[in-house]
Amino acid sequence: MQHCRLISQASAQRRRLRVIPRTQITAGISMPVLRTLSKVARQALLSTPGCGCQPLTVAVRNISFSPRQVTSDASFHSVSFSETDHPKVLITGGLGQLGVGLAKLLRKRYGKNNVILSDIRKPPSNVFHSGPFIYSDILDYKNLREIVVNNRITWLVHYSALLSAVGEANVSLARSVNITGLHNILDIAAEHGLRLFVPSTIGAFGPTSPRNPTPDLCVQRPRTIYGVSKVHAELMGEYYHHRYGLDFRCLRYPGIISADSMPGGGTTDYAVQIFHDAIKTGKFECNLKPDTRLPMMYIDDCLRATLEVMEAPADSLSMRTYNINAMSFTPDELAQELRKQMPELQVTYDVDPVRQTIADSWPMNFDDSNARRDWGWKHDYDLPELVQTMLNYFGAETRMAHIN
Ligand SMILES: NC(=O)c1ccc[n+]([C@@H]2O[C@H](COP(=O)([O-])OP(=O)(O)OC[C@H]3O[C@@H](n4cnc5c(N)ncnc54)[C@H](O)[C@@H]3O)[C@@H](O)[C@H]2O)c1
Ligand SMILES: C[C@@H](O)[C@H](N)C(=O)O
Repeated sequence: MQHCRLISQASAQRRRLRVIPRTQITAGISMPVLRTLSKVARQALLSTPGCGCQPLTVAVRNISFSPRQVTSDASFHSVSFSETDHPKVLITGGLGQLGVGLAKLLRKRYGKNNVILSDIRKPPSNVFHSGPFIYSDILDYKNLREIVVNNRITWLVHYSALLSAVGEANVSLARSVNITGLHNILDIAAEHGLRLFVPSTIGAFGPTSPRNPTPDLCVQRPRTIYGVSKVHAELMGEYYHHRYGLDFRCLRYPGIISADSMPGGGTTDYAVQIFHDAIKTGKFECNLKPDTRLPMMYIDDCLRATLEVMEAPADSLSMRTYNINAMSFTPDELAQELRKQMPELQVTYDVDPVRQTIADSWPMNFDDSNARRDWGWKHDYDLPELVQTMLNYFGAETRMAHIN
């Protein structure tokens, strides 16, 4: 307990509050002036391809050079908020493993009504009653745009995706959600001057990438549709940043471990399932080999990293896509750590060839030194703290169930 308290005190100190930079302001500029700016911008862009110069890209993004070929007469009322205002956040795919936790964290910080969760699924009642929820299919571009406009959204966290194992089982749906959906998100974000967060993953690397450790910049030739779509997202986001000035921010998450939400069909899911099965039955059948090493992170670290990179001043970001890491372990090492508190735990192995092939192509250790240097990333949870925290959660849950 003392140890846990020290960790949370240290992390509280680390969570320095940062001032949210002002978004681009174009309100108040008349249409003729905007048109002239557009013309100048077009010429400048044509003569200097890839120029990410801010004043020009604001004009470009909001009128005729919009990525969706919006006509020059279209009038976008770009959202402006002062430094004392909070961002208005939309989270897509918010009912998965990560979205509800992120909404909780952001609502604590920016106010309940400033964070809207969205998904295509029906929310459980506790989620529905905990703050704004809205139906949003990221494949429906007009509906997305309506939500952004009507709610004066300023930040978009794009969580919708099909994960690695589910993606291999349904390639065409994964291609559509992960790639076509991303195109919609990028265009909406660019047109409305949003700050956009899109998570990438250790799965954006492949068998020809250096695996131990994997740096930010290296060969990326993933062999899953999930990985291919995430490399595409990284590159498209960075392209829109340089081309249109989109405030794109991206973290490559490791496998995320959470107690109160279930993973959505990935290769790292075993590291969550083991806790549920261990508590319920004292047994666990693992679908990866015992020595499969993968980077992992406790959900609180992942969500805090997301908040921190979203709040980081733009000039502290030397890149737009960062690896983040906390720990790396194998199923056998996780089982050994659990056995320190549950000596009776029995783990057997029934390897799933699809997941094993994916895991064997992914990083074993992640080099996140750039995130640590640029915006002060630091994880709180190593393997022992992770296991203790998960068991504490399930212990408390069981006690509550007995009381009720
Ligand atoms: N959980 C992890 O271990 C992990 C690791 C690395 C990266 N990520 C990334 O983080 C993001 C969130 O991950 P997660 O674990 O919460 O995913 P998840 O699979 O649990 O949830 C994804 C959500 O997307 C929704 N969705 C699917 N199609 C949609 C559509 N057409 N429109 C709107 N929503 C749709 C689903 O209903 C689901 O609720 C994903 O982009 C994922 O790639 C997650
Ligand atoms: C690693 C991550 O992207 C996800 N948990 C998966 O396994 O697919």
